[in-house]
Amino acid sequence: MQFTKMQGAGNDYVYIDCFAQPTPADVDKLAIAISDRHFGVGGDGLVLIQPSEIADARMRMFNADGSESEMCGNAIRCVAKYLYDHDIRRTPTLNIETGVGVLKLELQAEGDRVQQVTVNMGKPILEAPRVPTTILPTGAVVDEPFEIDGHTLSVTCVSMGNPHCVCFVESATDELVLGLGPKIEVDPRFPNRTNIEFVEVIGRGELRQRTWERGSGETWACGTGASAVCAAAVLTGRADREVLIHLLGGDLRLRWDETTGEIFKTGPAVEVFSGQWNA
Ligand SMILES: N[C@@H](CCC[C@H](N)C(=O)O)C(=O)O
Repeated sequence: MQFTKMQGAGNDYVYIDCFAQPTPADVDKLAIAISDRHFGVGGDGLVLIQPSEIADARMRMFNADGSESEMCGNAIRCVAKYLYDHDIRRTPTLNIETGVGVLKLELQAEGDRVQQVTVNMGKPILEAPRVPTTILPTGAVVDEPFEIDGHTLSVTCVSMGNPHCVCFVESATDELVLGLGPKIEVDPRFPNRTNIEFVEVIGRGELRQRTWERGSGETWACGTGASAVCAAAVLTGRADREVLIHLLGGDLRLRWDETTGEIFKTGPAVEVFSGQWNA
């Protein structure tokens, strides 16, 4: 089976081109094996690039623990780059089917290679049961106190199709990210588990984010997470609608459009290497 390793702001996945070969069997088990950084290719998970009947392509993404997520904000930029650079769909705008519906993307190419991609990430979902979280029975969870392990965090919960718990903190330390992240991920107040963002505010247009991802642990960037952070920062009055977010592996630009309510995310997409998986 041929694969391609790609990364967006350091959020790295192994991509399988299912236009050129059949969709592999037992994808959950394959995701665990191929993501292993010692015994596999290594990555935050596995992404399938498949033909679609309603869009230019379909993306399915699996975390490193084999669980499937509804959406991945960094992977979808890489899928767009792959479709363009490999001549599957060489157009400056693309529609990609995901677990949250068909999303629209705009590609910025230099020469014959895509460098940056803007994704219309859709509207954030704030209603607690739809995130889902049980922190409140109805309404939006915005800067609500959240007790865990002797800490009181202030959390804002946002779904971008997948669940996010955004915590604004003075300093996104290892104690918070690596200590509390895995505990919040499986806390029963999040019935589908959750992704967690720890965010420092640098200014009204600039934030720093570290993410503990559901199913993959700490990653160097999370695009749905950055979108959730943008919404949370605006809702809590900490930032304006356009923000630059610094992540461990690079920067993402976010804009929450006041008129449409949609969030637009711009960032890099990079192909790293290709190979053949024999296991
Ligand atoms: N890194 C991703 C999100 C991947 C899925 C997530 N771990 C989940 O289970 O929802 C991104 O860039 O959005």
